Amino acid sequence: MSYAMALSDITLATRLRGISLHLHAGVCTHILGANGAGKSSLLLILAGLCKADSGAFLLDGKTIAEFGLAELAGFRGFHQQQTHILFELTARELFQFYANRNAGDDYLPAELEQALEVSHLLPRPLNQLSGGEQQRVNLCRAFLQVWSAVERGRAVLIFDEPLQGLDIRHQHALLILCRRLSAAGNTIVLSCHDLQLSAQYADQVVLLKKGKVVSAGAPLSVMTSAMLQQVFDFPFEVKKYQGIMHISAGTRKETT
Ligand SMILES: Nc1ncnc2c1ncn2[C@@H]1O[C@H](COP(=O)(O)OP(=O)(O)OP(=O)(O)O)[C@@H](O)[C@H]1O
Repeated sequence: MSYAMALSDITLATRLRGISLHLHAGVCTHILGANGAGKSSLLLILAGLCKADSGAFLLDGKTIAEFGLAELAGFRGFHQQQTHILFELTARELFQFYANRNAGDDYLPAELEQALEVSHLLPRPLNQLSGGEQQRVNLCRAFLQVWSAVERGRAVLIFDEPLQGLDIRHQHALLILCRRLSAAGNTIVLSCHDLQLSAQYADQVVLLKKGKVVSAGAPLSVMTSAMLQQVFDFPFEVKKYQGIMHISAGTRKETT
């Protein structure tokens, strides 16, 4: 089982205000909220890449400073929003920095290839890939960095808007992969703007508004129409049948 994360009264300038959360090991958590709500800021704190002004962040009861650099690099993967690679590298050259040295040439774990479909992109220069292809390569890089920990169910994976630019098939494939890996013990936290997909695939959602947690818990209990309206200042209709949630946003006037 991977690492549990505990935030206690975290404040970061005007970006995060009094955030207290417990993210259990082996759970896939989706962070939801409007633009500027503080999702990326919270993920930076969870990745240990940004220090809070006050409050405490503990990974399995330890502060980030108590882990060694190599130890962290071995189990903590981070995917940043809108990563642009400035060097003229091919996907194969990028992966050479991260892939398992004991594996053969062009080794890509089957689960990663199944979800992200990057093997045909290996010889291509990254700056010639489409936005969605670049996103898939970057996500693959984040997984590869910690893949041996992922296989042991000991990784912490933090993804800022991983669905950005992905087509619908790859969106579902990635979220299915995240669910499978968290069920195997890995701790996964990601931000998302697609409420329907989060309702379908998150174990837990955290609703943020103006730097504060408004609600957190299982999608079925937290993602009510009233709660979503409060968080996004927008009308929602949430229907549930046979345990499946259907979320529609806005109001639609039928025209004849
Ligand atoms: N480095 C920074 N310094 C100061 N303020 C920042 C910084 N980065 C972001 N902010 C501000 O902090 C608030 C939260 O930003 P953040 O990027 O965490 O939001 P977000 O929920 O991820 O938004 P989005 O959905 O648009 O990506 C915003 O008001 C933003 O303008």
